[in-house]
Amino acid sequence: MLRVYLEGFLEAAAQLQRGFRDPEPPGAGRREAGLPVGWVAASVCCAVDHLMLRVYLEGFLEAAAQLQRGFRDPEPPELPPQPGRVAVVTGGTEGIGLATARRLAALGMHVIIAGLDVETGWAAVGTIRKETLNPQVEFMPCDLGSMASVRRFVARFTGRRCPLHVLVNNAGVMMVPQRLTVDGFEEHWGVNFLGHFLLTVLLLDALEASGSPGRCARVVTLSSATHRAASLDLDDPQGSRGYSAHGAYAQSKLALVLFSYHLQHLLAAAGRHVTANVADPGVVNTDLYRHVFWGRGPIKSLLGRWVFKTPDEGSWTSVYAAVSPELEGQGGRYLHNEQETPSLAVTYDPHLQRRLWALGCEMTGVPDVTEDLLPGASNPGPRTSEGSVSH
Ligand SMILES: NC(=O)c1ccc[n+]([C@@H]2O[C@H](COP(=O)([O-])OP(=O)(O)OC[C@H]3O[C@@H](n4cnc5c(N)ncnc54)[C@H](O)[C@@H]3O)[C@@H](O)[C@H]2O)c1
Repeated sequence: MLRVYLEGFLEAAAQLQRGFRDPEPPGAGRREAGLPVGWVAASVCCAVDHLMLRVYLEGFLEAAAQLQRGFRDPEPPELPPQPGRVAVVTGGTEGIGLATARRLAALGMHVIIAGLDVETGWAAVGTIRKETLNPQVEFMPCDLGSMASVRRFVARFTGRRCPLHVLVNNAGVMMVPQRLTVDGFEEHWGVNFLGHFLLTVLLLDALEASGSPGRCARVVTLSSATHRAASLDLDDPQGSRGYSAHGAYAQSKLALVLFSYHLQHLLAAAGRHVTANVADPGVVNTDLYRHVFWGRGPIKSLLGRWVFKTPDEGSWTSVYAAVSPELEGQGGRYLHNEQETPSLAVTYDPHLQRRLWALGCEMTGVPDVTEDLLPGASNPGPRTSEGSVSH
């Protein structure tokens, strides 16, 4: 009985979500008359914080789907051992990142945790070494909110002449109050997007040198269902005209999907043995919710074990993307529950991907190689994109 009600409830909730996207009937140019759910939803959203509601709706739907998934008692993906392979996991000191580092270490990988806090970082290393009996786990400081720190990390890493087979862009901040990184960027944009953008671009040589035909190196970047609620404002990506913590987080996660797809296009065009995919962990019980009003409160404690994944479950998709043989040579995918899932339609827009990439290069001070690798993509000209993208 519970499952039947849950299915009905999920369908109704999905329709509400669909209403936000303002769907058209097949073959019709105009919407039918009546009182569409989308109109009602949009009106409610105008009256409150539009972005906040959309972000919560996406999270809520995801949590409801997980409750349903919990009934099926899913198993972690079975993956082959990875001896001799090296992974860097950003934010591997806590939450999903720690669980990811632990699983990769358990598969025999040499894991380097790139993180903020030295003490927490080495504590995580100690725990993982003890649990997995793998001594090849280490910590290297890297503050993604500081371009100088990212560059120092890469210089230290490349100075060791160590191969790099997997980069997991996991670290993140969510719904923080409006504040700036040391470089003066809005924190979601600076840490979640620009920090990972620069780190990835600077590590590409190491990844390319370590990938081989039939055994590509891999870049795995974490996004979130909330990317579907986002709008990307390329003219004002840091919200200087009006800040919404919910909008800023969702926008950074949308940017990471576009970034990952464009990276895949560049890698394929250059014939590199490196792939780039996106991992969506679902709704996971971690401290990421520390800035959400109900995040640490009774609702999370009460419902956490039912609707949230554990950090270990939350790591399954990242680890699958990092090492699964099924994904050998496959890039440009949005993975959720270890399966390819469509991301927001606008993420597939190559013009938008190109413009975001150019902005990332400009803001982080790295050369843009798109023109050389994807001729014709360099000057897309004006184009109206689907979704809530502002140009
Ligand atoms: N928890 C969820 O429900 C959920 C849902 C969707 C996506 N995600 C994504 O999963 C990833 C991991 O989140 P989590 O839930 O484990 O959160 P968490 O707060 O437990 O971990 C975040 C990690 O990022 C690190 N970090 C934060 N700022 C940093 C900086 N400036 N430099 C380097 N590291 C920094 C933290 O130290 C921490 O290790 C994030 O990218 C998040 O957006 C999480």
